[in-house]
Amino acid sequence: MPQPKYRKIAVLGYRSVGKSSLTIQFVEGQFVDSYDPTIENTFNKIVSVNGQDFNLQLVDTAGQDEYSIFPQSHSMDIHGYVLVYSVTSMKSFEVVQVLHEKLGNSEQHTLYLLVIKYEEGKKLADSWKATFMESSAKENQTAVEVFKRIIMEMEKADGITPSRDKPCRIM
Ligand SMILES: Nc1nc2c(ncn2[C@@H]2O[C@H](COP(=O)(O)OP(=O)(O)OP(=O)(O)O)[C@@H](O)[C@H]2O)c(=O)[nH]1
Repeated sequence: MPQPKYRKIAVLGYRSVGKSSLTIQFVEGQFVDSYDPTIENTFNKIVSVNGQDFNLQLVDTAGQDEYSIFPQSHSMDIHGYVLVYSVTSMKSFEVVQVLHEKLGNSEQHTLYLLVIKYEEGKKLADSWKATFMESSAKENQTAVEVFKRIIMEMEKADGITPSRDKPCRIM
């Protein structure tokens, strides 16, 4: 069995869009109904994808708006980003676009749009050459699929950029 690969993933987005709920659904398999604003939480989980174990470190970040200063720590040592917006919030859809700009625009980066109007989200993801996924933090399966998919996309990007100096990005 090969050694587990360490991968660090940051979950970013506007306030109250479900970043913590999605992360906790993936890590603990439960849906958190209450709302407790996050400052920053880190979770660890080992997950197996295509026979390879991954030692994941997930950084559940504080909600940001278009005026937030993008923390330097969110652009260092990160292998992938999950950018989250809510289907019920146009504002949160705008904020992921601002975050995408702040993260840069390399074609190596993979962006996932979560929980939004399908056609609009798909169109934006396509324009970023990103994979589009819909997910609900109420469903364990779709939450797990999001994180497994980002792992696979990071693996693909690793094949292209072995130095890993160009991280994948998830939205
Ligand atoms: N119906 C539904 N509610 C959700 C979903 N995800 C999160 N929520 C609810 O939305 C609220 C906010 O969720 P959080 O996960 O705390 O949001 P957050 O993005 O981490 O919030 P900040 O820490 O402020 O950035 C909570 O009451 C959740 O129960 C979802 O997929 N479906």
